[in-house]
Amino acid sequence: MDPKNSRFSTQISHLALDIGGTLIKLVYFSPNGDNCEDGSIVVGNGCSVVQGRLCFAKFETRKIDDCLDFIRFNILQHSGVQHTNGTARDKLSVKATGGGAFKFADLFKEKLGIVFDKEDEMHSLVCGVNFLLKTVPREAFTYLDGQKEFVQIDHNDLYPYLLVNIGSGVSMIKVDGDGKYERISGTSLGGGTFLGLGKLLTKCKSFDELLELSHQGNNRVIDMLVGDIYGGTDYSKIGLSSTAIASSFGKAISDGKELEDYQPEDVARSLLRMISNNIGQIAYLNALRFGLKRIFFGGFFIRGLEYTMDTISVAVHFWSRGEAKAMFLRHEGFLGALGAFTSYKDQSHSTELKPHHHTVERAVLKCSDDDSFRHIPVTANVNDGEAIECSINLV
Ligand SMILES: Nc1ncnc2c1ncn2[C@@H]1O[C@H](COP(=O)(O)OP(=O)(O)OP(=O)(O)O)[C@@H](O)[C@H]1O
Ligand SMILES: CC(C)(CO)[C@@H](O)C(=O)NCCC(=O)O
Repeated sequence: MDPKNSRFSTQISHLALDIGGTLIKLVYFSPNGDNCEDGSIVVGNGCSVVQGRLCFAKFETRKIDDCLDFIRFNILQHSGVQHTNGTARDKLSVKATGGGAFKFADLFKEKLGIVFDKEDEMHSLVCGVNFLLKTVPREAFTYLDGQKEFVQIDHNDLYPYLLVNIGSGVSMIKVDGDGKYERISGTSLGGGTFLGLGKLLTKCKSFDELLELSHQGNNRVIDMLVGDIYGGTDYSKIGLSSTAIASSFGKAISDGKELEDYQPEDVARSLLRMISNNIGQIAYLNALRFGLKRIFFGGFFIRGLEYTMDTISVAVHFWSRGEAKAMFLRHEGFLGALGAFTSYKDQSHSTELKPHHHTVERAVLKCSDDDSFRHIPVTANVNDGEAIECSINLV
């Protein structure tokens, strides 16, 4: 790719951002190196095809300066659109979504000379999921009883479905087609609640630490089970086994213990279970409202964690009596950013995303290994999404 290509000096069409309440997600296109056989640029009919891959990175929103540095050093400089003093010559436009596209617009303009071309958050989420389901094989999977099973997506029988995006808060969107959707519900008890309460209750400093703790915990220490109330037996008449949770954190009522008397790992486990269970149940109720059988769960709260996925799946399975299916997505946390990225294709004189090489995928860490990203002065958390091989049409 010619870095001095004028398109790239007015629009960074290979970068999209989703700036949420907790995390900033970046999707960017990294062209294959010139020395790479399949990294060639094909020019014909006034259209050049650049092969490469979509890469993913995330930053905590509270550490937005790291994100600005990453874009400055790894994306703007790489694209040849930046002065050495760190500011851009021309006004650069970048697709951005999420609340931060509004909140931080002035900051990006001032620090990087980037102007946000804003995309609606719900619209971006839906575009992102539809893109993944239609173009990336082995994207969606079910998780039940410790078994992960990839779901074959029938393009002619994809809609309607329920999208449950678990970010800081939770949005539930009924999707009826490309660009046809309605946000039918939501709950403020989401990933932010898990992390916020978790920090207060366990003194954990980070999400990863809280997850790690929860691995080692036992929720039965704090949760009040049906068996605790029923003297060890099931309440089979209404379908509740003795091990079902009757009341999350309910044992704390009568244990006579202070917070310090509980193991933080047990608290973390109960919290994770409570939030996941509740979201699974609300999702099911909304699916029931509209007769939806398929529920896709996204958002960074899930993080591919088995316990979370299992809890959500069991909740959906239990309440729907096996009628509805919970499904998860490999690029769960990047739905909005991907949707914003694909929206470049709606414009003339911009890019069209043409996925190819569907079966070839590399770990995103690879992105920092190749020639184009040899000098990465700022570390991003790039290990959460797998890169997607694709080509971009520059029309
Ligand atoms: N490394 C991490 N740091 C902080 N939170 C994380 C991390 N990894 C996963 N999470 C979880 O993911 C949630 C954020 O998910 P996501 O990025 O999808 O939402 P968001 O866009 O920030 O929020 P919203 O859409 O509500 O504005 C956090 O609240 C937390 O529960
Ligand atoms: C406010 C948003 C959409 C921001 O991403 C999200 O955090 C959310 O859906 N919160 C839940 C709000 C509610 O429906 O109660």
